[in-house]
Amino acid sequence: MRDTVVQSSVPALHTEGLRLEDGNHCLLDDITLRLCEDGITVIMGHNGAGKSVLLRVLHGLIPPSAGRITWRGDALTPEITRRQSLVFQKPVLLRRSVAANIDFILRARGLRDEALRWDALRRVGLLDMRDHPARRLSGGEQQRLALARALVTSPELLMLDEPTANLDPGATQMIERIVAETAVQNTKVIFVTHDIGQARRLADDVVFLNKGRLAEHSPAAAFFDAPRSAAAQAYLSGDILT
Ligand SMILES: Nc1ncnc2c1ncn2[C@@H]1O[C@H](COP(=O)(O)OP(=O)(O)OP(=O)(O)O)[C@@H](O)[C@H]1O
Repeated sequence: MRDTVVQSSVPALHTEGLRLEDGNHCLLDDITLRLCEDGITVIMGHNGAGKSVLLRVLHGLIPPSAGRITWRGDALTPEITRRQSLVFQKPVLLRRSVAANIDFILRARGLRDEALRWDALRRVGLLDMRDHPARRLSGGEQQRLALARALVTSPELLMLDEPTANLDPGATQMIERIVAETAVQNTKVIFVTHDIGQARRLADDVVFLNKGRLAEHSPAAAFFDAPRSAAAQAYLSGDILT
């Protein structure tokens, strides 16, 4: 756990007053975050708190109604988001082979190094399945392929939305190991999870959302030992929020 993760004066990802409205409904309200360059930021919060929509906004998939996002000091652009990856909870794979799913993203990024493709598949244990139709893989295998596809371009920022929600302990452990390795190789990681044990294993810092608002952002040890917000206290003790 790095002490600088929350206080860093030069945030890699900076959001200011981020707001997202859908009709009369406010999905994100005044989210101001400073995430440092290093480590794994875990986002937690009750169902419907806005974790997934926040990732989509951070990746430029949904334009915010108000507020600003900067990455390494620059306002978010398609050029910047191309250097970032988002892994969804339910992987969206092409109706092609495992290898072709990786090739597609390599071509889209103008990368022609064949070795990258095999390295990525080897890393997630899918090299032997390279010719299998991607959509016939099991849920866990599909998630590992989605992770390989996200990693093959060496993103500056990797965001994962509950990537192990439906996986068995072995597959979960593999994904946690790869994510932890990735975070020490110059990739900032933002990881959404409901699994408190997993958050304890992975997090350097924790962002806790409550009803679309930032309830707290704390170093992981402080968050798990003594959460400051009533919402996080209730969440960690398994209470239902009303
Ligand atoms: N594309 C969208 N357009 C409009 N509203 C949306 C959209 N996606 C999600 N929402 C709404 O935004 C709110 C937050 O949803 P979100 O999926 O971000 O929650 P979450 O914190 O990820 O929850 P969970 O833990 O259940 O996955 C919900 O009320 C949801 O219905």
